[in-house]
Amino acid sequence: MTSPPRGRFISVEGIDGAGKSTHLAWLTDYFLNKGISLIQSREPGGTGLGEKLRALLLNDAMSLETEALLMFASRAEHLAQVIEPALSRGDWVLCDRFSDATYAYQCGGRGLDKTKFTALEQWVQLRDRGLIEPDLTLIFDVPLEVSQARMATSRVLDRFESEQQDFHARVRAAYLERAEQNPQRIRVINANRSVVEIQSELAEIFADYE
Ligand SMILES: Nc1ncnc2c1ncn2[C@@H]1O[C@H](COP(=O)(O)OP(=O)(O)O)[C@@H](O)[C@H]1O
Ligand SMILES: Cc1cn([C@H]2C[C@H](O)[C@@H](COP(=O)(O)OP(=O)(O)O)O2)c(=O)[nH]c1=O
Repeated sequence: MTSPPRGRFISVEGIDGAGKSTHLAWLTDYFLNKGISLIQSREPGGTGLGEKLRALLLNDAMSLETEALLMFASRAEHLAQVIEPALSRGDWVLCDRFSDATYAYQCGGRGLDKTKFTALEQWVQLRDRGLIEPDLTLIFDVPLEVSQARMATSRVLDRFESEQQDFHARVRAAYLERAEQNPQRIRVINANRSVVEIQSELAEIFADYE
């Protein structure tokens, strides 16, 4: 019996308050309406163990090394239990953050040595055919003052969201740097527009996907 074609792996990123959750909900409906068999998941999290790690990561103080290791521990479990089985079945995976977030937050925001990031990425994501990475990553990008204003009206802030402005500025810069380094995989979406305008760009990007 031949195996089904591998599903597509799409991740969604951005600084806190950029509008990622808003667009994820819309994208999920959009793909399901196209008849695509899709799972939506998130990092840190996405498995029973990963969600426990998420609660620790978002609430408990810890060293930077521990934070990076737990992000990748959650990712290892997520890949093994959810992402790789789904893609092998031919399902698509729409993931709320993946390794680009570790690059942006832990390397960019907190100053984790990039060689340590690369070592963890290789350890957790390397397979016979190369690194498991999203086929496409969307980074929703907004100026800091916009994300801060959106966050102020929408939630109680977690350990990352309550960081200082300069932390978020470094996270944003690291996301943009990562996009420049990976132009074939990462698309930066100007999220400083109306939701409707952004949705119409998303519909254009995914018009040919089936
Ligand atoms: N393009 C936009 N224009 C105006 N408000 C927006 C836009 N995108 C999102 N918002 C609002 O900003 C707030 C934060 O959005 P959210 O999707 O939760 O961001 P994130 O998941 O990136 O932190 C919410 O109140 C949401 O309705
Ligand atoms: C996946 C990942 C997330 N994070 C952070 C970014 C976010 O602030 C937080 C996860 O929250 P987020 O995805 O923004 O969820 P919500 O929309 O519910 O607030 O974890 C990292 O620092 N490194 C990582 O590798």
